[in-house]
Formats: sequence, structure tokens, C-alpha cells
Amino acid sequence: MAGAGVSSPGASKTPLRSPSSALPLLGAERWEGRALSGSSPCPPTGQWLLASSAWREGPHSLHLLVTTGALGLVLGHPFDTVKVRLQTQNTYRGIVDCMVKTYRHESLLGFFKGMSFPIASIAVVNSVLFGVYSNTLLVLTATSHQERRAQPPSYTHVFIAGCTGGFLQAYCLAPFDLIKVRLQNQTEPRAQPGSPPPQYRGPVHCAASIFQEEGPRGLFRGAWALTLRDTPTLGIYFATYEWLCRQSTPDGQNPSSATVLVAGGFAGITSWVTATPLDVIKSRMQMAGLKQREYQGMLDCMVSSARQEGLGVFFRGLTINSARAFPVNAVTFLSYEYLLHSWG
Ligand SMILES: CN(C)C(=N)NCCC[C@H](N)C(=O)O
Repeated sequence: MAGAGVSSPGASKTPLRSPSSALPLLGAERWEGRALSGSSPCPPTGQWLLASSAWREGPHSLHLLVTTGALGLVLGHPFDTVKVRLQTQNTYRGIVDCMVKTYRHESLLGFFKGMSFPIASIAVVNSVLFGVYSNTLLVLTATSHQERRAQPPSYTHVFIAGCTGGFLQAYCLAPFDLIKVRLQNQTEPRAQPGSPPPQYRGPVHCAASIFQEEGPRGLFRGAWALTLRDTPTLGIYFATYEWLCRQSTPDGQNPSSATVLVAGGFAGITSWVTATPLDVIKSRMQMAGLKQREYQGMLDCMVSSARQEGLGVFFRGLTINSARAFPVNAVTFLSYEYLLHSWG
């Protein structure tokens, strides 16, 4: 990552050797205490998982990774629920109609259905994505994170590293994403006496039911569409982020925190714009046989969706997902940069 590392919004853009310029934002005393006591030697750049590296850095870094990821996820989940419902159900006239109906029938809690598994898995999924990305870049460019400030990687390398991260994270994400989508699509209000119970009583029951009915492969329903969605679009995600950072940062310097936030937010939007057609197909495949008819495969799903609902179907949920993607990915990149930076 060229110029990887963050500086506080007001800091001058001088090359940084420690996260001290990010201190006002991210906890000055903790870092300074550690630096003074000498308890934080620079760990090697080539570690596979960000989370395990963060553990070595100390609980502060791990907390940051998990907390920012989880916070973004909680704030973004209601938007995600509306997106998923718009993509898979034909009963809504648009975003507002979906929000109103969800609120009326299910109260505010309806927007948070299916959130627990994504929260439980965010650290692993983000660690695989960002860990594989930064290590692939390390292999491709043969330069460490620090050296890349002076010798920025080519966009082709950034794109390939992003695609590799996207490909591998898709397989970790697939079962969690399937359970999320199934639970988000349960429109029954909370169990009331006399009303029929929803099909799944919670995430564990959902996973167990799928496993019992369809075997382990059932948990990977839609995984192909997910992989096809994530492989190129995560290449686009990192390349956009890198490009935006370089546009607004003088050569050899670190992007400011504000730059990281804006570049991360726009990288999220750009990647989701390109990911939406396959996102629709993925969600429909995951719901096949339930609220959707069974499909013979991805192609069948694409063709029959387009025939019945027109080409606009491939952009369902795009607006609300873009509104969600900006803040979620802004904080994700800020914590990623902070972690890289704190390794020195
Ligand atoms: C286009 N795609 C699949 C992505 N950009 N994925 C990475 C960002 C994931 C982030 N938690 C989010 O939900 O936006």
C-alpha cells in the first residue's frame, strides 16, 4: 500500500514511522506508553492473519479491528436487510415501502434479523481478506509495507492481490452469508402466541436445519455466485482505494485519516456498484426453494430473473447498499491502515 498509514486530519503529511500522528484519533496514551516501555517491537510485515497479528500487538489493536468492523456492521445491518429483501422478494414497491412494511410488521427488531453470525465472523472474514491481500502484495512486489511508500505497487499487482483476497474470503463468508440472508428474509413478527413460528428459530437452528436437510454442501448454497461476485470486485475495491489515496497524497507520504476515510468509502461504493448484479443472483440462489423458485443454476437464475422482471432486476438494492457501503468501508480501511501502521 503506498503511503500506508494514517495521520490525524490536522497533521502535516510527513512520512511517518509510528502511528503517533494517528494518536489523537486512536488513543495516544496507550501507544506512547507502549513505545516508552519498549514493549512493542516491530513485527514482520508478512503475517497471514490481521487478527492474529493484532493479538501480538496487544488487545488494543485487536479491539480496534473487531470494534470498528462490528460497529460498521451493526450500523449498516438495517440497510443490508432492506437490500436483501428488495433483491429477493417482489412484494415491495421500493426502499421506503420495504422500510415501512418491515417496521409495521416486525418493529425495529425486524431490521436487525440475521445480524449475530456476521458479527461473530467479521474478525475472521476481514482478517482473511486484508491478510491475504497484503501478503499477496508482499509476494508480488517483493517489497515490505514500509518500502512500498517509496516504491508504490502497480495497479495490476494491487488488483491481483485484491482478487486473491476476495476469492479466499468468499469461501469463509459463504455459510455465514447464507444464514444471514435466510434470517433476514423471515418477515414473520416475533413469535406471538397462536401465530405460526418462523421456519428458523435463530442462526444455530438455521445452520442445523440446512445441514440436516441438505448436508454440508447445503451450507455453501450460492457460494459460486458469491465467489464470482467477490473475486473481481475486491480487486476493484483495493485498486480504487489505492488510486484515490495516491491522487490526494504527495509522493512518498502517508494519506491523512480524512483521505483514508473518503477513499475507503468510495472504494466500498465503487466495488458494490460492480458487484450488485451478481449480488442479486447470489441472494436469489441462497433463497431458492424457499421464497424463490428452485433454479437449475446461476445462468437459469439470471435468465429467468431478467425475463420476468427486466434488466433492472440486476440493480435492485444498489441505492441503499451504496449508502451503507460508504461508512462501513471508511471505518474498515481506517482500522486496517492503523494496524499496518502500528506494526511500524
Ligand atoms: C463488493 N464487495 C463484495 C466488497 N467490497 N466487499 C468488501 C467490503 C465488505 C464490507 N464489509 C461491506 O459490507 O461493504
